[in-house]
Amino acid sequence: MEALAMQSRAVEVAGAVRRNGALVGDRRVRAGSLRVGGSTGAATLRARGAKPVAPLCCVKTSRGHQSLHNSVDEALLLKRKAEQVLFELNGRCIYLVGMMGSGKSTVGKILAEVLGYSYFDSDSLVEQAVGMPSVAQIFKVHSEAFFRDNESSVLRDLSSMQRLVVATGGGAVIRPVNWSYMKKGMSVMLDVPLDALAKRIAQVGTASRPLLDQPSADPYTAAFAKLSLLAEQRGDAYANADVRVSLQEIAAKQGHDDVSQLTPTDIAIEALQKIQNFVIEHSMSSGPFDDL
Ligand SMILES: Nc1ncnc2c1ncn2[C@@H]1O[C@H](COP(=O)(O)OP(=O)(O)OP(=O)(O)O)[C@@H](O)[C@H]1O
Ligand SMILES: O=C(O)C1=C[C@@H](O)[C@@H](O)[C@H](O)C1
Ligand SMILES: [Mg+2]
Repeated sequence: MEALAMQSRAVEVAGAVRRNGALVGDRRVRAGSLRVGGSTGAATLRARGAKPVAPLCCVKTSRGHQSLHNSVDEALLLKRKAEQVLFELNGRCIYLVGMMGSGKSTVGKILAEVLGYSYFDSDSLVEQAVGMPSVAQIFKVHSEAFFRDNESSVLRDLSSMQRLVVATGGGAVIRPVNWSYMKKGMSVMLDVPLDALAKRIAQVGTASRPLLDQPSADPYTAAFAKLSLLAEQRGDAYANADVRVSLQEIAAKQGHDDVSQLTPTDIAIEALQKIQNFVIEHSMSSGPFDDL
């Protein structure tokens, strides 16, 4: 009975991103219809007669349009790795966790595309559930606690579904109950140096991120100071993730001096590799995944 109720709530969540049968926003991405960095769903774009965007080509970054892949070899490696991991995941969802600006949305869309999973952004689902256009407005009109309650409801609903990549809100890790939902799938923490995070966030401004928004300070300084505090407070919570993807480690392996040299595809490949290692180590492919 409870399982049925959960399922129906999950369907409501999935339905929440549809209006008149069309996908609204970039909350959900299906294989073959990815538009990284866009804000309009593929179906809506198609309905408007927009030309399809080649999947996995480029992402808008602080340096303009940056290639997602360094080479065809890298794209093939991503595809091959995804095929292996897909088998081992057995439908289990992937939850991306990490600080604001760590690339959960960017990397999440790539993973969803290459695994043939659906992509959800929990912040967007909260906005839809509450009926407000931005997280910043929810914080302002209601409160952070109200936002967190809705965030937990969204994660609970998503946790009864399969084959999703979920980009969670940066603070989703702080409530233990959210871990009980995310542990039904695999959690992947994107670990990005604070300096790189602050640079990315300063590039777009802090207005959309209420916890970082201090109009009097310059965006980089405000973001860096607050992110440092949050990282300190949330260190243990992020450590609950099943796997950690460190951009510094990837950069070191590739001989780069700094993480800004990495493409989102580099990060997605490393995430898939870590997921595969975790699943194999925990013998999950022949264990708890069978109950799905
Ligand atoms: N590997 C990368 N290199 C350079 N820029 C990146 C990379 N990944 C993401 N970005 C850029 O950094 C910014 C933040 O990325 P993204 O929105 O994916 O992060 P997020 O973790 O989803 O953030 P939030 O928690 O605020 O939703 C975006 O402008 C994005 O284009
Ligand atoms: O780190 C955080 O606490 C937040 C991150 C964003 O994704 C939003 O969920 C909100 O701005 C809070
Ligand atoms: Mg995001």
